[in-house]
Amino acid sequence: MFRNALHMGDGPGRPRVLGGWAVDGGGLLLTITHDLRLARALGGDVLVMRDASVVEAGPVEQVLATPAHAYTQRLLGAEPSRWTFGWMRHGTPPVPTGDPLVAADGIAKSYGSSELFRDLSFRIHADERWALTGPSGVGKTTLGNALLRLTPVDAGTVSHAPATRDGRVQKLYQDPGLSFPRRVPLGAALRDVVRRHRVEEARLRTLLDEVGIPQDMLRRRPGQVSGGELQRIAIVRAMLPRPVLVFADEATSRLDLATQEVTTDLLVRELAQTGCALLLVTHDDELATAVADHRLDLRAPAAAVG
Ligand SMILES: Nc1ncnc2c1ncn2[C@@H]1O[C@H](COP(=O)(O)OP(=O)(O)OP(=O)(O)O)[C@@H](O)[C@H]1O
Repeated sequence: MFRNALHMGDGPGRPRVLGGWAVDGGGLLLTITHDLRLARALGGDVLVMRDASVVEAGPVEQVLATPAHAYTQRLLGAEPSRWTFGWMRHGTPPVPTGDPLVAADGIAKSYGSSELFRDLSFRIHADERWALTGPSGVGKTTLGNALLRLTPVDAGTVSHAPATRDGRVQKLYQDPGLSFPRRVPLGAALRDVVRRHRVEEARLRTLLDEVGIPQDMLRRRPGQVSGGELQRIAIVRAMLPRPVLVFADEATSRLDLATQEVTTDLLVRELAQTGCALLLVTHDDELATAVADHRLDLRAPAAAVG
């Protein structure tokens, strides 16, 4: 865990949005975050924590520029801008082949008087990786759900190829705990998917090995494993039916940077093996750049497709 304690008044130009109200009266702002860029922007003092202990503390500029502890160095090395995975394409997307898996034509969505997007058209093909980016509340999840046909659109059409049928479009949630039954052991939840999709048992064992989850952990319930472990188990569950498209809705945003790096690597490696397409919702431009071939940025007044 990463904690940032700071006095907002201790230097010119500090971002004031987050805690200006707290410090204008001489107060203290304590921020708990995984986001090193936020910590840098806020300044002040930083405490780096692991296993309920502070492993390193000091002025944020010093600690994050010249970290002394191996764990702080590991966190800094895990920022997406520093990743060097074999599956990274560095802006060279695959040439689309075949019909699109998802085709959106002129889609629009509003809630009340709030228009989220309008006249959006694009295609998602096999093996492509799309990032939906933009600030909180701009409509990323709504657009992703519209593309999965979980949310109806007000205008336009969303078409799915036959290859997407029979559970071959899977969604990963920000909070995987919400997508597992609370009282059911994880093994029973996974075996249910194995049965329903007629997946061979060996595939379950292989996937669990690949994501580093020991079989005996599956005796536990969702509340008895860590967030990172549960997200890895959710990835296994999503990959079991051999999906053609995975929608990852902020699926790593609650994980620390090191766990985010491992989890994203696992996910994208699995997808790359089978040519499964990815639709990634994220606030994190660095993550989007590292993972995606195409970006749809909803923060622009007319959403930009790239
Ligand atoms: N069912 C709904 N009814 C009314 N308004 C909704 C509904 N679902 C979402 N909204 C609103 O639509 C806007 C977009 O929500 P959405 O969850 O798509 O944004 P987001 O970009 O994914 O946000 P975040 O990054 O915070 O998860 C928000 O203002 C939200 O309050």
